[in-house]
Amino acid sequence: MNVLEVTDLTKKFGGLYANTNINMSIKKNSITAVIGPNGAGKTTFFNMITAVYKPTSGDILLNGKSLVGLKPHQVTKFGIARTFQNIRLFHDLTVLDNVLVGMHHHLKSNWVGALFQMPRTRHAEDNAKKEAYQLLEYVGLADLLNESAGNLSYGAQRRLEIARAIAAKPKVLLLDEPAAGMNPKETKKLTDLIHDMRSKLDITIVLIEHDMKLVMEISDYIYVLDHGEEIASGKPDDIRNNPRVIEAYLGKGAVANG
Ligand SMILES: Nc1ncnc2c1ncn2[C@@H]1O[C@H](COP(=O)(O)OP(=O)(O)OP(=O)(O)O)[C@@H](O)[C@H]1O
Repeated sequence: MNVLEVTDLTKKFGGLYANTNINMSIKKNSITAVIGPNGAGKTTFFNMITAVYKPTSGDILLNGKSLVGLKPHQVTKFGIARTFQNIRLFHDLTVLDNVLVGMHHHLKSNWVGALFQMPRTRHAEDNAKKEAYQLLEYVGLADLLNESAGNLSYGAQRRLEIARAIAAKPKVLLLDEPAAGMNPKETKKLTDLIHDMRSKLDITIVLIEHDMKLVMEISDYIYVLDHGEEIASGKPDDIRNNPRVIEAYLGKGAVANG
């Protein structure tokens, strides 16, 4: 079953086609990579899925329902969460509070309750804190819950972004360059976490990534973009040996020259 279906998705910025007629069918519970050289249109693609940009044309279906025309917070409510290429955390807030921010979509308290510290509100808050703590344990950051997010190492900040994203209980998680800036040990931990989220949390994962070792190791399926167009798609072994993909990454002549 396809959880996410993208048909003829196009985004034009003035005269530039950042995405041209992109088609993707993403299976439930799969790990899919979207790769391509710099400027290929990968982040634009994520920005359309999450309603940061409105598509020029085409459709995006989550479990059969169109997301086009929704606001970003509505897309989150529908079940899509993401992390960003440039980490976006509240640096002055604690690690725990950063996760609580990610939970606000499904917290039941209201402002009247919060103002008068009503028991039901307090109860909801206590539960949220418990859940946030469990999520931090899950990503390996429970020891740092009271630390300011800005003081964390790069790898830990990326894991905190993931914890915040999964706090929204998404069906689909979009990871934009999750391994960027990580050392090999951190990348290994990330690989394990991605596998675990798919199996234990029943999440479908789509990632943009430049680390080809990680992409080839982790992906069930790969889509390759170049200059806004989809130039190939397939399983890792098909993509690894695809002449068009090699050419897009290494330039013309790379295939002929070996
Ligand atoms: N808001 C915008 N306005 C105008 N052009 C844009 C905008 N966002 C992206 N672009 C252009 O669209 C093209 C695709 O950019 P995009 O950021 O999607 O590529 P990318 O594959 O994510 O690149 P990278 O791997 O470097 O992050 C680029 O030519 C970029 O300059």
